[in-house]
Amino acid sequence: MSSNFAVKTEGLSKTFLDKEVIHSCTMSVPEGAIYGFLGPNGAGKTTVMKILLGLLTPTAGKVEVLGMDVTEERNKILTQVGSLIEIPVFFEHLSAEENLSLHLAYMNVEKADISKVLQMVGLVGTGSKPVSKFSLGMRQRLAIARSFIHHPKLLILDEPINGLDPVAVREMRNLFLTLVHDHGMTILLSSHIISEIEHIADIVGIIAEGRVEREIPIADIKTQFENGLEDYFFDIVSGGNQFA
Ligand SMILES: Nc1ncnc2c1ncn2[C@@H]1O[C@H](COP(=O)(O)OP(=O)(O)OP(=O)(O)O)[C@@H](O)[C@H]1O
Repeated sequence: MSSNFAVKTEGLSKTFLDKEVIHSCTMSVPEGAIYGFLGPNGAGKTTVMKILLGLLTPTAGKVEVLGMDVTEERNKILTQVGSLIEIPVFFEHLSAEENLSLHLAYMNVEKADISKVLQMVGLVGTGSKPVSKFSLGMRQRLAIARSFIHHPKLLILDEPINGLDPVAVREMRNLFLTLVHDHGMTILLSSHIISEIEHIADIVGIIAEGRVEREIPIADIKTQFENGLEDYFFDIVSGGNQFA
């Protein structure tokens, strides 16, 4: 498989017990892009992301992350990837800064500007306040900080704007754009929120019932479909084919 893709899967399937929940999924995330992974509840977004991170083993298929096979080079991949999957877990009695410090030590990264990263996610001034006293939005900001503080090449973010108010959503959107355009990262992010994907993604992958139904550049949707991604998405997930 080509290494011009930060993520490439071919024929990826996953079965839990006897039930196949991911069916021969083929997806390609180009390096330097923001890839919006859009799908209804239970479509399989988190499962695919966990497989990319080596947290679940694929039942079948080929999975490459940053040009490396996920089953063979998991540890090497993890040094170059940042992630936010499901509900983030922190050391509750420690501050934001202390949590980030521990993460850096765990990742074996000596040089990182914690103050700068806290400023980038809007957590300046939290000082020694323990994470247990953080609001939901503050926890999400800290989780985003932790995902990129070690300068990964690829960010895998599962519903990263969950729990954020509209101001924070806009701030994080701008942050993601900065990470891609100024820091050379690639971002794969999932969402159910169509407008959010439409705002930020370069390319969208639509997953429904465990199948990646379509991958298409956002620019193509905008020129071809009058009402944009929302109509396109509903057509695909309802099994229609009028836009094919
Ligand atoms: N550990 C597991 N054991 C059994 N089934 C599972 C497991 N994890 C996920 N599933 C099933 O796999 C399917 C896909 O779930 P997944 O969490 O990947 O979807 P999702 O698109 O991330 O959904 P949501 O947007 O609601 O988070 C669901 O039917 C879910 O019940």
